[in-house]
Amino acid sequence: MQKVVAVLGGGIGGLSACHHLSKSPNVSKIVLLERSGRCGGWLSSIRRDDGAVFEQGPRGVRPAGAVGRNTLNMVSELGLESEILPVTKDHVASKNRFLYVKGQLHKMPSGPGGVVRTIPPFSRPIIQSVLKEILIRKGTEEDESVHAFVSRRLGSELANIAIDSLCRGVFAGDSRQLSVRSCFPLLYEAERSRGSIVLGMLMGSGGPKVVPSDLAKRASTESWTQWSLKRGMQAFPEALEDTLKRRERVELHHHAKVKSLNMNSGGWEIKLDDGVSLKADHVISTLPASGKYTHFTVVYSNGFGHLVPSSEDPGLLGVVYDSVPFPQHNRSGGLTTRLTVMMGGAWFEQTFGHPDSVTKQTLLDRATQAVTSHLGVNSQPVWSYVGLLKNCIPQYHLGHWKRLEKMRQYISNHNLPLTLAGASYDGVSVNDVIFSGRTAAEGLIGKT
Ligand SMILES: Cc1cc2nc3c(=O)[nH]c(=O)nc-3n(C[C@H](O)[C@H](O)[C@H](O)COP(=O)(O)OP(=O)(O)OC[C@H]3O[C@@H](n4cnc5c(N)ncnc54)[C@H](O)[C@@H]3O)c2cc1C
Ligand SMILES: C=Cc1c2[nH]c(c1C)Cc1[nH]c(c(CCC(=O)O)c1C)Cc1[nH]c(c(C)c1CCC(=O)O)Cc1[nH]c(c(C)c1C=C)C2
Repeated sequence: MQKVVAVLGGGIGGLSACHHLSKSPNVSKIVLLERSGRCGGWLSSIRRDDGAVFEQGPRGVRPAGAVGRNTLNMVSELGLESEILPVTKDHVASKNRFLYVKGQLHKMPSGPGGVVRTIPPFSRPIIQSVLKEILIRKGTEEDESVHAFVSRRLGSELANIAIDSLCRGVFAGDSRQLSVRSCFPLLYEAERSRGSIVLGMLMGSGGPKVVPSDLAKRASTESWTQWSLKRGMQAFPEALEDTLKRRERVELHHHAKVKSLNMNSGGWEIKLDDGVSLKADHVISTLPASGKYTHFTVVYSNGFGHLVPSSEDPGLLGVVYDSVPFPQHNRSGGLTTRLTVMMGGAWFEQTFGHPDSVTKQTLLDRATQAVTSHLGVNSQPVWSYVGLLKNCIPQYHLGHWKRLEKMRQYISNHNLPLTLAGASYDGVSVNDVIFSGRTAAEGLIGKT
């Protein structure tokens, strides 16, 4: 039987679900409901008249793994190949990542040489912790904080500096509260199945299979570490939206804020904020779920960037050197340095107070001060923009997996025609979210 499917939320997760649904003849109508005046959610790029592009959300996507290939396959389907800006393994942005510890920048160890020698800020070679890890007994907890897991298996120094910073650089979150099972499922599974992270990584894991497109094969042959698009990441949802608009069975609604969902004998009744109500046989929700999120501030003013462990400065997460991986996003003519200072995250309120009461000037001053003290840059920015991103990255705290299991069990026990997708559930990266949209669609229509 043909179905009417409503997709709630027009972020990259909702668009991905629509894209896959629109391939099936068994769906008679797809209705996308987006609260704001544009689709794309956090994929949002500021395009200035002088040609410069500044990302508000993600600035690069990783091509690796099944989910990375899946995204590149979609890029190909949308005809965006000529727009791709790849960054390869030998680029300085891939080789040079830094940690800011005790007032100094330290290059993160990389390659075999980087792990066998003692490289500050670490007090011993990383290989020592890695070799010992193989002998550490398996944990027995159903879940554990990322910090506790890494301290137990690799020692407290790697947990306090490297993993603390990594969690800030991916989740803007606190490794002492984030769940290892949900944030780093591969590490958790490696310990469970092989008894060791190192052995698990060496032996590899199953995971989903995705047949690579020519573009995904190119990414692998040319050893890309990340990619963006010439007109910024926002060009991706724009292309998806344009393609969907051309499909007869797809209806895209902007300024359509979903207020309530009710199930009755005729299916779902979806009420919007403006009083309009719609009917659907199935709902895929990619709306941000209620729960823990971080508030985040980005201030724009050789290498990828640097991260700051929470022990050094809790409210200052890191600085991205945007003009290094993507000089194509610089303004036309003249040299430019584009930087993004990332602040707040799980430490926002303790550092700046309530997000509604902090002034943009306070945030700009704090960011400028960090650029001066960390990088020795004394000149004032030519242009700056302060973005306060409220509730932007969902925080998968301890027990996240159990809450998810309960929700999905409830949906299944009550035969609710409802699927949950998007960043609130099974991974926050662009790749994970796109894959979750695909999985949600395929759960309804079968493999596409
Ligand atoms: C600053 C920042 C940097 C990031 N950097 C990276 C990176 O470098 N690499 C990477 O892979 N990932 C990165 N991410 C993560 C990634 O961008 C997001 O997790 C992903 O874009 C989330 O997509 P989504 O569709 O799940 O949610 P969203 O983008 O939040 O989309 C949800 C949509 O639902 C709409 N909506 C909300 N409520 C309603 C309602 N009631 N009715 C109708 N519509 C509603 C919203 O307007 C929004 O458009 C970053 C995120 C941020 C914030
Ligand atoms: C300082 C804060 C943040 C920076 N980027 C993000 C935050 C919160 C958001 C983000 N960055 C990455 C992802 C996930 C991508 C994925 O899993 O595919 C998200 C949601 C990528 C990333 N950024 C850093 C690392 C180590 C990763 C993991 C993947 C990879 O190795 O590329 C480090 C990093 N992030 C930021 C800086 C300044 C920095 C390090 C030098 C900014």
